[in-house]
Amino acid sequence: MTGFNITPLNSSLEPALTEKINLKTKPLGALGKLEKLALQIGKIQNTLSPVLTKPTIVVFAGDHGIAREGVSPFPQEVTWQMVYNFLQGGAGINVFARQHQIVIKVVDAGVNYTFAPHPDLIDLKVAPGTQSYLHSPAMSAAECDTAISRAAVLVEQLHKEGCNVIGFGEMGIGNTSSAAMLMSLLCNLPLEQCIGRGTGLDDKGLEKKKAILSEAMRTQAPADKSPLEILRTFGGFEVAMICGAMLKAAELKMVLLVDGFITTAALLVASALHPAILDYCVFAHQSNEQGHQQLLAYLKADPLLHLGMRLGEGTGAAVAYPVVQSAVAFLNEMASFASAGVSNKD
Ligand SMILES: Cc1cc2ncn([C@H]3O[C@H](COP(=O)(O)O)[C@@H](O)[C@H]3O)c2cc1C
Ligand SMILES: O=C(O)c1cccnc1
Repeated sequence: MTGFNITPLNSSLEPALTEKINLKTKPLGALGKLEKLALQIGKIQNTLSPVLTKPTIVVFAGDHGIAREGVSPFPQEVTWQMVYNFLQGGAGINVFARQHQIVIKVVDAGVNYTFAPHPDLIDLKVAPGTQSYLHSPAMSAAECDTAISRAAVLVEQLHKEGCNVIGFGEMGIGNTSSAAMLMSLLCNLPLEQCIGRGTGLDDKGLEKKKAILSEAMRTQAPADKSPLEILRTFGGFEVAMICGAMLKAAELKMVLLVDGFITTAALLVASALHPAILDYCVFAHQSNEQGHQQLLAYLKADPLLHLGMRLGEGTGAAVAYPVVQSAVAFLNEMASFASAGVSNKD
């Protein structure tokens, strides 16, 4: 399921948007990255007066077989326990989403736990966790495809309900390992440079993570280096769902808020399939996870915030959202030299 119809941004409005931005009551370029953001969002929506509606962050949760090999300081059950925390409104993402009136959706992409039905939990479970890719591919091709399609259907639904700006979060103990494997293969970078401390490994833990992932790379790296084959071998259900959700969101010309290391790795797969997706992406922040800076550089991304965050869940996207709102607000509401009767420079 990779047949998404993602079109590069139409630049026909660019001159008019640029003029509108330049004629605001400010020196040229004085609003810095907000100006680039206003131009991008105007082009995404193909209008001089964009609006952001029903901002939503979808948090996908999934478990990783590799977590049982000792690549994270935290046990696998933290994934399902955090899902309950999301449902109870107590996680970091809940706090920032409430602060900025962002809707949160929580999805069971493939958690190794049987949840009792809950009105706010969206059950898209593919399987109770992936296989450990130390021994076999994480997913079958069919499972990977199912994850991508189910997430795409969800995004289509959210779009129908009026959402035009969407961020993605993840929860899955062990998923910084998946992100590192995807990054190494798709950016063609040494694995060592892509592996970080995740939730806080000490030096010894980091060495163990590197040894396990190197062994997995040595024994399981697919001969077929296509993005989908790489995703099914080393990804996770939540990573595949984020990839599918992003592809559908770009097809629907939504504004995509890209969070940290894991969500950027999902985007890496999506952009390998459909490079035009990058036109729709706003990079919220640079995470402290080793590798994220290089991953962003590979995608030629210029993140809005550098706060030293390394939590995931979509928290970087939520914290950056007011900046995105400011870009749209100045474009719509700020006076021009003419309307305010302010003299422009000669
Ligand atoms: C309590 C807690 C809450 C979290 N929220 C996000 N993550 C983050 O940490 C995990 C990835 O790191 P690693 O690869 O080292 O396991 C993911 O679940 C990610 O979302 C959390 C991790 C913990 C422990
Ligand atoms: O960059 C992230 O989003 C991140 C980093 C470490 C752990 N979890 C998430």
